[in-house]
Amino acid sequence: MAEQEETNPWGSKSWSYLSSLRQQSPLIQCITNLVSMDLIANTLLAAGASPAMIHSILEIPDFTPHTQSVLINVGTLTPEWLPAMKAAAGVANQFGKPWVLDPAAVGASGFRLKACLELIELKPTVIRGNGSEIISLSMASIGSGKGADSLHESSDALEAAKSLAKSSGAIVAISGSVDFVTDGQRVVGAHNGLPMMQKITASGCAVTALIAAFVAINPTHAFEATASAFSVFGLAGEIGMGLAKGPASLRMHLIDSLYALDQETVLHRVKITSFS
Ligand SMILES: Nc1ncnc2c1ncn2[C@@H]1O[C@H](COP(=O)(O)OP(=O)(O)OP(=O)(O)O)[C@@H](O)[C@H]1O
Ligand SMILES: Cc1ncsc1CCO
Ligand SMILES: [Mg+2]
Repeated sequence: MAEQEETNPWGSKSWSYLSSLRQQSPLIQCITNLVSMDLIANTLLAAGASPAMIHSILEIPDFTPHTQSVLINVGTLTPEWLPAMKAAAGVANQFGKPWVLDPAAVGASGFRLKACLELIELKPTVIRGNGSEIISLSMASIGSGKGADSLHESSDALEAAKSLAKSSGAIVAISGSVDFVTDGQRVVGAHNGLPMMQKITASGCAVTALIAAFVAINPTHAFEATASAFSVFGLAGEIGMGLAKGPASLRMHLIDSLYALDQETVLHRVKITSFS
């Protein structure tokens, strides 16, 4: 174990987050898009967390104070949902709970961009998007993506991510072939995962939910929690692909592999490196 910690400190860090998640089973409130609800709930359950898709503004004052973290994802945003998102972020702040923003398809419209910029004013702990989404947010401009899909490599968005992290105070995370995490100064890259994961709709939304769960375990170390969540999710995909025939069975085997991940596999196969 001591040797492992020396050779792969991120492996032991990631295992510590995952095993704590399984022991503590934090309650994660998810206000998310209509496409992602099932995959997010199942991903969180398989990882050991307790998801609740509670999004009515009428329920937030009673419910949000009892959660360990809040996920807000704007993938199918309408004007009716935005006040509930803002209210949940506000209650999370008031009660000292972390909250995580997924700016899904933020470049699709001015409405969505304005909503995300207003949400960022409410101080998310982490913002996770694909390359195009992080570029849109950082430049406050629309049109950089292709709906929910990215037109950019994650590395194309690295400078945008650093600048967004500095201006917002959030940890910024970019998914892609390498998943990057930055606080504006430090940058690490998580190398686990495989391209087929892009063919599972809402796999990005699911990794953001896992980030929310890992951040719930240690809100003061959101940078480490985010990088670990990326690698653990990617590793579950790699192992799942061993049994999968395509995107639909990968979705199933990824969830099964996340549920079954053991210490040795995490210690040996998590790959996170420093880029700063
Ligand atoms: N080329 C790649 N190689 C390895 N893993 C990848 C690759 N592209 C994406 N992934 C992984 O797939 C998952 C989803 O990332 P992606 O960038 O597709 O998110 P997204 O566009 O927000 O997805 P969605 O909108 O469908 O939720 C992440 O876990 C990411 O690490
Ligand atoms: C396909 C799609 N459209 C809006 S949200 C979403 C799920 C992935 O973000
Ligand atoms: Mg995608």
